[in-house]
Amino acid sequence: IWRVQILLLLTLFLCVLACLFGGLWIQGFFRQRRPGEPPLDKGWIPWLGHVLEFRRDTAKFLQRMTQKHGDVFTIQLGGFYVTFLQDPLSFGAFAKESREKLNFNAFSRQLLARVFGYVGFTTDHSILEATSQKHLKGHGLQIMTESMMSNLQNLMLHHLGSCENQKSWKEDGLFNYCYNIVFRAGYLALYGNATTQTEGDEEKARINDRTESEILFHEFRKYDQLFPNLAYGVLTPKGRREANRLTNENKENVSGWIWDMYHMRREEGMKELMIDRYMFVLLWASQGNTGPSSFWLLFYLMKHPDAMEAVRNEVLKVLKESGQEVRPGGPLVNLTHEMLMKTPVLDSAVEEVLRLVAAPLLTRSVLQDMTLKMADGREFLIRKGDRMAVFPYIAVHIDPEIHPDPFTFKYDRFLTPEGTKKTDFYKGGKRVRYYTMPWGSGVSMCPGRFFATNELKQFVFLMLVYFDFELMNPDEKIPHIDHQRWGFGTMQPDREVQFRYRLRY
Ligand code: HEM
Repeated sequence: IWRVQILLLLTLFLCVLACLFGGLWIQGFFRQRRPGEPPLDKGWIPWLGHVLEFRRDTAKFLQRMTQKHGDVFTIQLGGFYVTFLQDPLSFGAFAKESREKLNFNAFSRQLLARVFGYVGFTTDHSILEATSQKHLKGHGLQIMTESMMSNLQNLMLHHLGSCENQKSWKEDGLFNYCYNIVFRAGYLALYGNATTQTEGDEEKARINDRTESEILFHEFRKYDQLFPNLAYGVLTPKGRREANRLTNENKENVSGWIWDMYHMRREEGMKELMIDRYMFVLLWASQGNTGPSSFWLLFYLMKHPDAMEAVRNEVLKVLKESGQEVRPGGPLVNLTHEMLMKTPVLDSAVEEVLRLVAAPLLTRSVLQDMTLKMADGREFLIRKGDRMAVFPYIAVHIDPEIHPDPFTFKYDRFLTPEGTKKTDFYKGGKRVRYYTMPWGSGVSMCPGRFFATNELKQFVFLMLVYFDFELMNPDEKIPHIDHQRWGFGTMQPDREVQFRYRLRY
């Protein structure tokens, strides 16, 4: 009998060993670099690989890896093997590769399911593309921009001329102020205003918009602060409950962009709860970056009086040319879509700010074994099942060869001597086509980029025209970037900056 027992135990032991071995095999534990593949760095923790260091400070970690391995390398990150491409001259190979090989949807579906609990249709991305084409470009963009302006006016100028105003200085945190205004105006422009039942109700509706958007902003910020942890799947259960509660908020009176996306899903039979979750995805994608960007824009302008002066002069010139004038008791001035096309200096300042603070991590799933062809002729084999990623912030945004003195804000960096948009940037004597990538690139390139740029410009315009504003401490140091957020778009500062503002009229 004991022989049978030993045999059984041995069989059991072998089975456990086989399962363990199989499991480790599947997780890529025994993976070795094959000839023709990029350098492989698995890190010393099984399965997790380098994920902890990567999460702690993505930029610093990738800089270290680039120094160690060169501009292409594969690292293990939380069960995935990710090949990073850090040569900007070869970015075309990433951005333009076919969807059959490098696929964004597969990656984004996984992310949306984990972070937002959203499980969508396979047609989701084509719906997004079609709707964005219609509403975030051309005539649709014009309508959205007009709506943004009237919402900004409601939020920023409702005290104008009232005795409440008294033109006294108000002190606030600059980050909070900018994020609050731009978030709320953007939200109202996309998700619609309160309805007016009868004539004369307009003022009530405007008050309603102000109050409700304020509540939403505070709820949104709770989620926003949770986000980096959500994306990497390490959120506490309490945090997840809170996030779910917020994604279930109901919205009414939506804009064309949101309306179409909502109704197409309804027509396809998607459950209401799931649509609500998608509506929250769109809220996050559309409002999570523009507010923080507006903070940096205003902050850098305040720190660089020459830039502020140049932008102010341009704004006043455009205003004058449009035949508008700011005067006490006069009609509100408006920065129309047409006027927005005539501001190369402000455009350059916006691009420069995004170069400094937008740091997305662009990721694709590798659906087929493929060869990565570099600009200098090198070739690398990439395995099916892996991921590929590009982190343009260190590869281009702060490369001193492409952008000399990269940590200094130069408002005219993207201007030619003739005052038009500059697009010529070089590395090693070769022209760099992807000289900044705040909006990502290729299939997943931000569909809201034109609207976002308009929002930023409109906000700065109203600040310059209607307000005096200054930093409480003129020697204020530039805040550090909050390292937790690398990879998600616009970075947030690690601390608040105090400023004061007052209405001029
Ligand atoms: C300064 C502001 C903004 C920045 C820096 C920004 C940046 C980005 C980036 C880098 C991506 C691509 C992510 C990737 O490839 O994985 C993205 C995607 C996206 N953005 Fe923006 N964005 C901004 C504002 C907006 C606005 C205002 C909207 C909508 C009106 C918007 C809607 C979206 C959507 C829907 C996606 C997902 C695209 C897809 O799945 O293909 N964004 N954004």
